Amino acid sequence: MATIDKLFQPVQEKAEDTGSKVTVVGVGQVGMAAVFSLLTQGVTNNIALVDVMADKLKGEMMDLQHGSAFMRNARIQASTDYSISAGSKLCIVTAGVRQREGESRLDLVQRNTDILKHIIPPLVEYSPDAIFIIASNPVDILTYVTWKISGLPKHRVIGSGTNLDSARFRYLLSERLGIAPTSCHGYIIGEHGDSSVPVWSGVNIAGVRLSDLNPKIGSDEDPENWKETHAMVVTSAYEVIKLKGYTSWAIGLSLSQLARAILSNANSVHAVSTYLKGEHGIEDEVFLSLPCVLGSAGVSDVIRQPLTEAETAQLRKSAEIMAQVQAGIKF
Ligand SMILES: NC(=O)C1=CN([C@@H]2O[C@H](COP(=O)(O)OP(=O)(O)OC[C@H]3O[C@@H](n4cnc5c(N)ncnc54)[C@H](O)[C@@H]3O)[C@@H](O)[C@H]2O)C=CC1
Ligand SMILES: CC(=O)C(=O)O
Repeated sequence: MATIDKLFQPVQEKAEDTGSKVTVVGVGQVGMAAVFSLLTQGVTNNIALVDVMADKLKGEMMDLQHGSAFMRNARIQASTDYSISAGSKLCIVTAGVRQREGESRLDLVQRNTDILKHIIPPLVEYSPDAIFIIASNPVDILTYVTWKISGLPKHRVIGSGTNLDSARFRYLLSERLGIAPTSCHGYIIGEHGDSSVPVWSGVNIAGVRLSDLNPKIGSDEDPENWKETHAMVVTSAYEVIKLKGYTSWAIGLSLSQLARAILSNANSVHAVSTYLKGEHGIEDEVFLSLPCVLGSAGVSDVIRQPLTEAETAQLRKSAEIMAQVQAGIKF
């Protein structure tokens, strides 16, 4: 009798489903930072990785598996074949080209659309009930592209959007105010990128709105030049890319936070890219970020955030830019 047969008295087959399987497509800098956050923060212990680079994929899988004794019984699988993703609750797409120095996110649109055409259909085939989070850039447009290609209901297709920009904003506010980022409350909405909109009218510390203390805050007439804080949010990705070649840790943590909200049915509020036609007077079918309630069904609600006229105008401008770019995409 083999050792294994001496050790075990079989009772029944083991269950495969952990209830929280997450597939991450793209094992580059963003994908692996997300996976590391998901596993080490205990958001899931069941990860499937997919990429076209078979050796890199296997290497990343093995490296993570060797760390599984330090994690919570992690199950890590990887394959270039999408069948590995079957039964996922959540699919996170980070595959695609990234900006080189001097390129904007929008410069990537057709190249990454062409990549998504190969990724989204098999993901939907193997996990028809999953929620999709898109991180590949330009994220708002590619979330729209995913919605179109997938045929999924709009509440199940989410872009990582300005959750990251909002985190950068809160960090920069915290540096200027000398308090923790978690105590600085404020949202960046609209495009993840150059036309993002800071909602200065809502920025508050313990409910004290900075716009009540400085009515010109964030405007060109603001004597304290808080506008610079938002400008730094916009330029910060370019700066990190110039310094280290890519951004990874903050987007990885952002994706992990969004995954936790969905997998734990948290109903927590995050600025993510969602279908915006009809909101704030937007007439085009575009995906842009607004604060949304996230749970196991995906986006359940968009928060009706009061915006100033200037903020609404900026958001509509973002929507126009998205619609123009979308009109040029070859599906
Ligand atoms: N939404 C956000 O806030 C952020 C988005 N990004 C975007 O994320 C994307 C990925 O960035 P990085 O990870 O730095 O790039 P990377 O070059 O390190 O990794 C991209 C990965 O995608 C894989 N890939 C390419 N085509 C594929 C296909 N057809 N199927 C499966 N996998 C495929 C590549 O083999 C590679 O492993 C870029 O578009 C980047 O701009 C980056 C940072 C933040
Ligand atoms: C690259 C990118 O989109 C970011 O770090 O914001």
